[in-house]
Amino acid sequence: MASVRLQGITKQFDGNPVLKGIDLDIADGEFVVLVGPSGCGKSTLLRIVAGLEDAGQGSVEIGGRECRDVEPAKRGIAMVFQSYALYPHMTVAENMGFALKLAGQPRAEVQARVARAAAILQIGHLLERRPKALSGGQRQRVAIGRAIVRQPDVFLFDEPLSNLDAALRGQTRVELARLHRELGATMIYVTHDQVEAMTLGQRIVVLNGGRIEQAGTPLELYERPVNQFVAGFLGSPRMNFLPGALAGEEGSAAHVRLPSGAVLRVAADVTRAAPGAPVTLGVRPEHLRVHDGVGVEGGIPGTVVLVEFLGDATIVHVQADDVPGMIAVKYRADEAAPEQDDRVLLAFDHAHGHLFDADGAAFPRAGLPA
Ligand SMILES: Nc1ncnc2c1ncn2[C@@H]1O[C@H](COP(=O)(O)OP(=O)(O)OP(=O)(O)O)[C@@H](O)[C@H]1O
Repeated sequence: MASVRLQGITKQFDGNPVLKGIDLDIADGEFVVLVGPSGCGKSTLLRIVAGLEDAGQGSVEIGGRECRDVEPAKRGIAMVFQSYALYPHMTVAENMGFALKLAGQPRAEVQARVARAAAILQIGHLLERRPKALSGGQRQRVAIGRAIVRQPDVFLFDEPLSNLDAALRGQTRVELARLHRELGATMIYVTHDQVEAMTLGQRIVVLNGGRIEQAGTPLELYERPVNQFVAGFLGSPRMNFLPGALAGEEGSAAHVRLPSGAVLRVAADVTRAAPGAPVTLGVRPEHLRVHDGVGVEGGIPGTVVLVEFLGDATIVHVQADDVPGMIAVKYRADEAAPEQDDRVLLAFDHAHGHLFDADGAAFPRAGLPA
């Protein structure tokens, strides 16, 4: 197994910068997920680690060894792609053992490793089938098995589950987490699915426009996003953002005035900002609740325009007075939710509010351990 160290990685395609200086240390045995919007450079970064793409500048170290001049096959990595890329004329066993056979491994060793990987992935009964006789999920397991038999130091996954339906994606996600525990291997996993990122990653790296916005545990990113981009990227429905202005401080809480005139308390340290500075208030849908008594100061007044019942949760969409866009409020299925056309006043515990400056940088959240 091996650590991976990326330093100052840049990449341009046809003069367009795609990666703008990536520094990232991945520990031996760590499961790191790279997430970000389409086109932010996730796959390019993974392909640079694999050696399938040259970095413009910077260095890639795998297991302490600089890999710039090391060809992909000698880097100790195995990559699993979104398209399974199985050989159609070979059986499952032949597909899984092919790389070992090419490398001149003895037949018995190849068979033993294929059998072991098939047992881990529970595909032992499929070994003699050809890919066309397999379901999408089974093909993806064969592709993962092909990586396992090579006993790489580092596994690289490029959106491996995106061709599977929702149920199978959930199941395969659980299997991947188990696989990581069993093999203890270093894994780097690219996805744009935030549920995969939150559930699989020991650490999540959020990329945007070729830069790292933030890297941290799922909880750190969720509770302490460093900026508005990360805050809005993780969470479903996403965090609500409301424009406002600083209207003073009281102890460890900031006061924010909304366009409606309401003044809300948020646990944030705003000592670096000037009074009256424009800010954006962020509150997650699960932290908002409706309070009775329209007209009460300190709430967000609005009207319910849509109620979505999702089975395990209910999402209430509120048009806030004087605020463009809709505010989402998330209720558990066993809670009573307001109904369409209700006039409501939304409130939240001030400890759950986030505050961002005009550039989108988060103010430190007061009351949370540093
Ligand atoms: N071989 C190439 N030639 C030219 N441009 C490329 C090449 N590969 C990638 N790009 C461009 O680089 C940018 C980053 O691509 P990349 O595939 O790394 O993004 P991504 O974050 O993985 O996106 P997605 O989630 O859509 O797969 C995109 O604008 C893409 O069009």
